[in-house]
Amino acid sequence: MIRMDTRFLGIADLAETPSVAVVVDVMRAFTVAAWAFARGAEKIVLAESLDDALALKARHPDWVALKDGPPAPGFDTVNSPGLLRSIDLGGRTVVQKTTAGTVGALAVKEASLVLCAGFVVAEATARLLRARGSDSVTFVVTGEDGQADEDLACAQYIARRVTEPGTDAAEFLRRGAESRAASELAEGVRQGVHPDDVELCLELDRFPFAMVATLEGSLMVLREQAVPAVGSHIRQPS
Ligand SMILES: O=C(O)[C@H](CS(=O)(=O)O)OP(=O)(O)O
Ligand SMILES: [Mg+2]
Repeated sequence: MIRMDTRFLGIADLAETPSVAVVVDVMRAFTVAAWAFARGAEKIVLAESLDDALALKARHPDWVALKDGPPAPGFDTVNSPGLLRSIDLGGRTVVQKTTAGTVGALAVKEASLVLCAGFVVAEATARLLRARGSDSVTFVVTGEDGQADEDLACAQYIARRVTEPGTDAAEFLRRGAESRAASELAEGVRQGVHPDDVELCLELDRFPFAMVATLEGSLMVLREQAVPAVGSHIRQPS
């Protein structure tokens, strides 16, 4: 049986750089990132701040800048999978800045492996961890100071799938559906929202790839990574 030591930490609890980190943001940063790749994006630059995102956009006018919250001058779109899924991003570079997800990834940028994940890439993420034989993994629960239950549920599900591939997702998805984030998105508390966002964030294994973030020069860059799907239930692209 595979053994893997796991820690589940909020961003502020990261006392030291982990070797392997899985940064989880179900609602909505890494669901959005996965959709950006599905819509053809070549890479996603995770911006340190809104000002940095705008400066990158000014230097590269062809890049697509997005932020969470309401639309804002200088940004092309918002952090919504429902809105992003109808945008053609073929070959484009996306710059993403959000409150939780991108901050969490940047907090572990020195780790030797950084995966960014949500339910939409859960199995591919678990399979990549399994293939690498990672014996110690830190899951960064990005929302609500590490308490966001949609992120914690997804992190726990991925961890379980690594060591127990038959683990059923239903209970973990239920927690996501009943999370505070899901309510806030459904009730219009959060801005820059499409009515399908919650449903899209809870689509298990919608995509067959994992997402790996690495430092490229001074930038933290997220790229999709294909994961062999032998004998899996991962949905293949149609
Ligand atoms: O866009 C989101 O849903 C959130 C915004 S906030 O945390 O509710 O302000 O950002 P994310 O970083 O994707 O969790
Ligand atoms: Mg979130």
